[in-house]
Amino acid sequence: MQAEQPITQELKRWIVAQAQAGCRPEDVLEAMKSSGWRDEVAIRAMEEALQSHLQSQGPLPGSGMAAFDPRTTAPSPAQAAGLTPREGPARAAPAGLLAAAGQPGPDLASGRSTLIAGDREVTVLMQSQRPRAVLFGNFLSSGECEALVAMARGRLARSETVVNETGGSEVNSARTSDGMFFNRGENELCARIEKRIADLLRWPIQNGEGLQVLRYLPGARYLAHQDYFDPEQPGAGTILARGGQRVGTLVMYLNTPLRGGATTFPDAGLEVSPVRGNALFFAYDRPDPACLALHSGAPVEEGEKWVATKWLRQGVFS
Ligand SMILES: O=C(O)CCC(=O)C(=O)O
Ligand SMILES: [Fe+2]
Repeated sequence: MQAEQPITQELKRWIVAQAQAGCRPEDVLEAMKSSGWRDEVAIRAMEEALQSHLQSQGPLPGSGMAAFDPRTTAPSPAQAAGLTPREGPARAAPAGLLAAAGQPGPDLASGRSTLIAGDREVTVLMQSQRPRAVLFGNFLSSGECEALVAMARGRLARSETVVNETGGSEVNSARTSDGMFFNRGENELCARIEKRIADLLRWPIQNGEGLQVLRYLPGARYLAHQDYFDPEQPGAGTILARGGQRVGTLVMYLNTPLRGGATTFPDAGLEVSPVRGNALFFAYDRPDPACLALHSGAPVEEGEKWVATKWLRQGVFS
């Protein structure tokens, strides 16, 4: 006899999140099947999820926008039914269930000041609701910070900003750092950190862009900006085709500048000091200034500032 496969709210939320990210229905179906869902159940789940979403929220964006990696994203029947065991109250949810929640973020329900992020215990130093932000301590070891800096140093180039009109990028006086991108999973260290981020923020590795490393020399800064893409701009289609909108950012501080270089949120009066090994997460569930996620890298006054940034996309980034 075949096991029951109940269509849960978790599964429906996951389906809606994939559709919102622009994934094609046939790819979503394939992903569910490879996670163990029977054909007919997967089809019924999609119909039910999208029907009830349409009735309550209106139309979804056009499909076919995002490439889809069907390997591990769909929750399995056991995960969606909540049957997959969790390993302890402070542990993050299993990776397959992540996208189901619709938004990245740590599990702070236990109220503990320490969380297990995969292979590492991190501390929760501060959190804010608007902007949605959490500051973590001990996210990276000193050795990991030094190794990232050493690997990035020889590959730095003047940072560019995205040109919303075209979807390309250009050098801009608003951003005077030097930077580089690692490919996702490019080396063991990147893969380890990416797994840690996915566990901590309960968001699939595949939805993350490659790590970016930035170096600010004295006087360098990054003027106030949003990390999400302006959907009204003509270039938005090109940018959003690679995984949909950005929904969260993790800024990891790789050193402690002697003076200056805070990450500031001017609309919220919030200022985060860069301290080596700490990581600042902030999220924006829609591309709207009302999320108060406008932020800047204040000028470095003395010494250098090094950060690694991970941007999280709504869907699979490829
Ligand atoms: O350097 C910082 O503090 C912020 C970096 C940042 O905003 C970004 O990389 O998008
Ligand atoms: Fe930013």
